[in-house]
Amino acid sequence: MKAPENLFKKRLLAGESLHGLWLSMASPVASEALSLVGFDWLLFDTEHAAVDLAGVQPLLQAAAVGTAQAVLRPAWNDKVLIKRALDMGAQTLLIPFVENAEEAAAAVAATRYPPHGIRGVAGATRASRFGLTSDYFAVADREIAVLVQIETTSALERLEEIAAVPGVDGVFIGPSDLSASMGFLGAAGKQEVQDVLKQTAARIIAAGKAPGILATNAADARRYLDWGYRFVSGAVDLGLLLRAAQGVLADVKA
Ligand SMILES: O=C(O)C(=O)C[C@H](O)[C@@H](O)CO
Repeated sequence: MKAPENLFKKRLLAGESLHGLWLSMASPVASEALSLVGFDWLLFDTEHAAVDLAGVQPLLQAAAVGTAQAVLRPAWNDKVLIKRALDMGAQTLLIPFVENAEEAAAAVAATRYPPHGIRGVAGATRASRFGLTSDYFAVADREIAVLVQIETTSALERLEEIAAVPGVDGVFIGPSDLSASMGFLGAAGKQEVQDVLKQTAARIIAAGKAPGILATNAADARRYLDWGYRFVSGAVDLGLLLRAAQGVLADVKA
């Protein structure tokens, strides 16, 4: 049996735009159902969601049923959290709060086996199909995608040096944290923030890496895609549920 190919990485590096959905409910049922909708990727958040790593493996198993590739955000840029996420079979990681090239390089090193990095070696993990694959150790490094998240104005100043780190496949912007860092907490839609988001996409592209971003609705997602962002989350699961529920309540009461 061959180790799984990382289709997210393959398609991103081939220049495709990949449409995603941000999941924070940590529900295996939602994960399975939403993976069948046709999205290219689903983001599983463990930074701000009420889930620890033991709850992540069922989410990945559920997502594998459909078309969507799993992207996992560890709670922090931490070599142990990264190692455990990789062992569970996550091949694409979104690393939060990367401030400089050293932190980006540390994130990449945490995903690579020696001599290229410091990832610990385990034989029978979900990543290697429980040891049944013949080539996992040979291809593991190549099949892992590292997306680094820039969340502050100081990181933005160092964007080019962060993007230049070998092994960084994409640079992701979290509009909430970036707008807060710019002094506009809770106001990512403000023109000053939107102008920066537009310029940032161009800078990431000029640096030779794929830009990604979180949108919470389709109109924002389309605008970001127009600006050049190539892995864009079009909504958040909880937001979708609440908007639909509010709509039903309003319709029923009308
Ligand atoms: O800054 C952001 O935007 C993010 O990092 C996403 C947030 O954590 C949150 O809005 C996800 O639900």
